[in-house]
Amino acid sequence: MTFITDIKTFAALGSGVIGSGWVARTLAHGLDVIAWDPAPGAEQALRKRIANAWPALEKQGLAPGASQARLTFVDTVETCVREADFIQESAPERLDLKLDLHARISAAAKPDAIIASSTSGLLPSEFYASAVHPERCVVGHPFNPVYLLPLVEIVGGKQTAPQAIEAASTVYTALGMRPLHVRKEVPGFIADRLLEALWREALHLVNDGVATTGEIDDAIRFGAGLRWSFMGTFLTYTLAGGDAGMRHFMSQFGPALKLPWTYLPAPELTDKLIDDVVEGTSQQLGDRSIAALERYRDDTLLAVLEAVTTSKANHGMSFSD
Ligand SMILES: NC(=O)C1=CN([C@@H]2O[C@H](COP(=O)(O)OP(=O)(O)OC[C@H]3O[C@@H](n4cnc5c(N)ncnc54)[C@H](O)[C@@H]3O)[C@@H](O)[C@H]2O)C=CC1
Ligand SMILES: C[N+](C)(C)CC(=O)CC(=O)[O-]
Repeated sequence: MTFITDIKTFAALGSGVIGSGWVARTLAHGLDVIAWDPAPGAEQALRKRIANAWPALEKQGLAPGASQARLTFVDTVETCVREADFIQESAPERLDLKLDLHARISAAAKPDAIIASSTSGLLPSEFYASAVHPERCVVGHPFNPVYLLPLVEIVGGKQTAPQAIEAASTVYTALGMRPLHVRKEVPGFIADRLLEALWREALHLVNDGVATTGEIDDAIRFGAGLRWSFMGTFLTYTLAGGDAGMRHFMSQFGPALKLPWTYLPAPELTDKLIDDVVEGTSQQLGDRSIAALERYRDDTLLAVLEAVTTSKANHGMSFSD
């Protein structure tokens, strides 16, 4: 089973926050882009958003031939997808709407064109239930702003072919993205489960009068947020365990999960879970020592701090703004 991976024409259905981000990214990569959105004034709003994103994309570097003039806005789903080599749906997050839309998209599209949905957490097996050739249908969940952030989660449904996951991954990589294959089809995938947990706690903190939204944002942006740009939670906590690494971290801070500090039920800290976490972080460490990883963390943190300070100054702000 083969799917189109050398794409020249990209179709974007839905041109709101996320759809326009896809259009900006793909235009900047020198593709022809066809867009459709049923809202009155959608074309004008889309072109305005692209123009606003363009300076950042120019700074990042445009592909040869990249031009905002290569965007065509059409007035039907069928015209949007018929000639497209890759199709990205970014319509409102409603199961019934996506179910109907994908029946139409897939009936009109080339049979070997990958169809992707930007959904943040709906299950592809459900909203591709009426699709023609469901083997080429995937989730490609991006992050806002789509034209700058590299992560895209790829999720298959029950009928998705493994070759379609590979093809989507090839295309997104060519578009400068960092695909992450979510191997189990679960609601919310990986990233939004993490983000939702944080978001839920943030809302509890506001609701309980513990902190203002600004204070909670400060708690992120002056702390963990800075290190999250280059190191995830597991390796960060490996370093928090000192030379003994993750096993010491788990024994020292594991019991706090039972207090509990948060409203989220914590998983049972079984020996297997601890072993899995220790094994996973050991693999992430690879041949590096704790000290070498600390040097990497410190150097990168300094570089991020310098970059953030410079960028804020360029926009008339001080670092603490
Ligand atoms: N906003 C975010 O931070 C993120 C959103 N997503 C996902 O992207 C998708 C789109 O979300 P947003 O762009 O935020 O929404 P949005 O509300 O900004 O844009 C949705 C667009 O879809 C259009 N639309 C309405 N009915 C439609 C239909 N039947 N077919 C096609 N388009 C239709 C609307 O006119 C609007 O322009 C959702 O599935 C959402 O879960 C994914 C990542 C991040
Ligand atoms: C709020 N959200 C669930 C739509 C967010 C995302 O899906 C990803 C993002 O950009 O944070």
